[in-house]
Amino acid sequence: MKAAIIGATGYGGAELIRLLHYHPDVTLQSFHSSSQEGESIAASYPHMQGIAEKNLKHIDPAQIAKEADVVFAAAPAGVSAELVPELVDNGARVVDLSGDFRLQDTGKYEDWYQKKAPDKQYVNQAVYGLTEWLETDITGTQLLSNPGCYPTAALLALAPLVKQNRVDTSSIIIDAKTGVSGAGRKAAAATHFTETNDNLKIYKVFKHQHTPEIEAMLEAWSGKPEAITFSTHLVPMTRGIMTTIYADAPQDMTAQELTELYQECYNDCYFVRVKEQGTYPSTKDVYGSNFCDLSLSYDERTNRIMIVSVIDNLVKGAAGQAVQNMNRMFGLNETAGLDLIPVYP
Ligand SMILES: NC(=O)C1=CN([C@@H]2O[C@H](COP(=O)(O)OP(=O)(O)OC[C@H]3O[C@@H](n4cnc5c(N)ncnc54)[C@H](OP(=O)(O)O)[C@@H]3O)[C@@H](O)[C@H]2O)C=CC1
Ligand SMILES: CC(=O)N[C@@H](CCC(=O)OP(=O)(O)O)C(=O)O
Repeated sequence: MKAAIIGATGYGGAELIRLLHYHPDVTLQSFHSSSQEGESIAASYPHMQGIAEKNLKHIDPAQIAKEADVVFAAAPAGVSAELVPELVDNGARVVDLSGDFRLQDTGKYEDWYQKKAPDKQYVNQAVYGLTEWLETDITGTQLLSNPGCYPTAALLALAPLVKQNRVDTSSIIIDAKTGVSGAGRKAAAATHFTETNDNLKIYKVFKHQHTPEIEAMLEAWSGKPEAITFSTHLVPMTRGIMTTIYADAPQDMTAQELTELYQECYNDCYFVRVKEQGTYPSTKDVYGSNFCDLSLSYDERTNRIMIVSVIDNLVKGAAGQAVQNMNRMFGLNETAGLDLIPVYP
């Protein structure tokens, strides 16, 4: 199967190259760039020299659709909105990593992303791909919208409780932290070394564009609209997301009971690992891998549940989940190309 990558020079694109290089059923067909056409990918990423070296090509959606069986779009929000419809119209099967097709409510997209929404026809066509909780068979899907990094960590942590009505959804607080690669490769003052090193920053307070994405899924699962409290912090590390989630329990429970509920729910999900009660995940446990590690606690004094989840933002939060979704779309083994032991230390 031949794969093309648009936005190959970005961090998400580079991670797709790394994962697909090891995929038993995929050949890397072409890498595309809007700014470095004709240059080798190794000029941007010397670590790929002699392994996955290819010259970057122009972005011609019709040509890409003709040559590749699957196209990964790893371009910024707003750019995908323009490119993806042309790919789809030319018959390509697309996995889009941006936020452009995640929100069925295009008014909310425009409010939170401060960009013009893509054509509604394509938004309607897109399937939201939180892989473990897909409600449809995606073997025939043409346009797959890959979830955001924070929503992946938060929703995998909340799904079992919300779906089984075991939590007061109006009380949910998601306290999230990310490594700096979450902001992509482009230079910006906020992610400059001197701004992030030896520092911890809260950002996009009550304005984070992933808020409506998380709320939409919680509403779909619980049947009622609910506003969450969601805070995001930048941590001086390269990869990783940790979400610490607090919510009120409608009735008394125990941490052991919660842990067993999650172990049962995720029993068949290779990439979600529920930790033994009393043990907690850290971002290094999943570094460079497609795993999401979770732990459950219950505070009897406050009647509050605490869930901790960790992912690698570039893998389960982006390229890894995109490959996992591709595997499902093409009827391949779900773990193909992704069965990687996390990099440690
Ligand atoms: N980083 C992360 O942890 C996550 C990222 N995402 C999403 O994945 C996508 C890629 O993110 P990431 O790789 O981090 O970002 P980067 O900024 O690292 O890379 C984005 C790439 O998009 C390309 N690009 C920029 N403008 C255009 C354009 N007008 N037309 C075509 N291509 C363009 C650029 O390549 P070139 O100049 O060569 O064309 C650039 O390398 C984004 O939508 C992001 O929101 C989602 C989840 C997590
Ligand atoms: C550190 C940092 O800036 N992280 C980004 C992650 C979001 C992202 O990658 O974009 P999508 O909206 O396409 O998912 C942020 O918080 O906006």
